[in-house]
Amino acid sequence: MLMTKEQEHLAQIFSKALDQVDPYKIITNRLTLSNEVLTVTMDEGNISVNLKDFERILVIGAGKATAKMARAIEDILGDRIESGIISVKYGHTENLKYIKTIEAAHPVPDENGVKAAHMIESLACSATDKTLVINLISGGGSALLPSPMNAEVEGEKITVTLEDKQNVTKALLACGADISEINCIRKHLSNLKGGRLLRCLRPARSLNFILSDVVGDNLDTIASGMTSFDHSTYCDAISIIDHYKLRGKIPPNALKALELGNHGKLIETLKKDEFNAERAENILIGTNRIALLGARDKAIELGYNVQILTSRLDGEAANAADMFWAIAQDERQWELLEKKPACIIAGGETVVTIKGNGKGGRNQEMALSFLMRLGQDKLEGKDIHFLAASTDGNDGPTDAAGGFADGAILNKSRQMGLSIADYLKDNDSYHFLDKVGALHKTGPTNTNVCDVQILIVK
Ligand SMILES: O=C(O)C(=O)CO
Repeated sequence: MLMTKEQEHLAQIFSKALDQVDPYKIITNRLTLSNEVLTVTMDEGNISVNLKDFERILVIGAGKATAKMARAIEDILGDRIESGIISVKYGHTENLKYIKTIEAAHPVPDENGVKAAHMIESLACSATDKTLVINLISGGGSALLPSPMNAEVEGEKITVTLEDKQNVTKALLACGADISEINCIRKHLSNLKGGRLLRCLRPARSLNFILSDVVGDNLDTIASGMTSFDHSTYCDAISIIDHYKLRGKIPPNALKALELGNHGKLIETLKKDEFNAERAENILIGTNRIALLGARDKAIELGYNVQILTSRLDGEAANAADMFWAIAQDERQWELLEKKPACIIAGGETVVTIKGNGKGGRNQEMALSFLMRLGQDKLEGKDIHFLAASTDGNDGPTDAAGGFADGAILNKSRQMGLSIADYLKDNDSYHFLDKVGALHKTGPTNTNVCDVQILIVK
């Protein structure tokens, strides 16, 4: 697509946001090896581990950004790594030498994910107190490491199958539950989530590098908190099932497991009093806020007056578009946030309650909803330019990171006779934006810290 100067700027600002949360760069900047002492530089005080204290180094992980993390670890530790396995989304790969990559499905798990989970679980269980385990965790990990629970209660086998987990995932994604609620259920139906991975690898020492793709950065929610203690309980899981009226929608085996857990017949997820902070270090290496700071720097360099609104934008994507439109008008009329040219930046993760049968993602839906607002503007958005995009490069089930909206795009869509309202009604933002050349495609970025929105008012 031939881009306008402002679209170029938006793309460059977004690209700087991605660069700031490039997991390879973050890990190679913060992790150093000198005289066999591995040091993680942290604001709260460095962590040092003497590799001579360990007989084995294992690397395990899951998530969309995990391959880049793994490449950084390989570049630092090289053949000191005895064995490693990571599970990543199809296509989110890097060239790795010591760590095996398994590609699996996201957001609904598949057989490959189960295979990865089995291999990771058995590697984790082989760890001793002379093992250093490096865990690489990023968003997507919940679906990429499905380890459906199996347990025995009073002689009866409780087996949750992959198909059960797939159906639970679909029901949860469709019911409007937020990520902490979805993950509360996933943690309580898994052998690895909710800190259970940490139980498997005890008494090993672990360094757990975590990239956050959840608003608020709660460790027990990111990738279902495989290495952190869990605040939620079986009782919470049952309340969520009831709140969203899911009893008839989730498979009987899954419901039975949650009920048994609620009656104290299954072992709970890892709780705070079980978490040994001296043996397990959870290190948050990247967040949406860090990406926004990168975006801010680039926008300043390009000559804009910049305001970061929030890194916690959530709710319906269309409502967020309305908010950006309100801000754009205030900015145009009164320079309410910044002097013009202004660049207003936000981040977080919105949702779309799907009503149609079209194709799209939350960012494309937001861009198209914003375009709809520009269509009602007397100035037809000549001075206003918007980009909403997902940092992992896949907005919804599409090959685009997100979409642009501005006066030029509006004009083109009018010339082509496209009805924004009709496409929105069908949740078909992808096809609309594709027709007018307004999709933003980055390919898989191998990072993942939610979404970024950038609004320029000239
Ligand atoms: O994307 C996932 O895996 C989550 O559960 C949120 O990090």
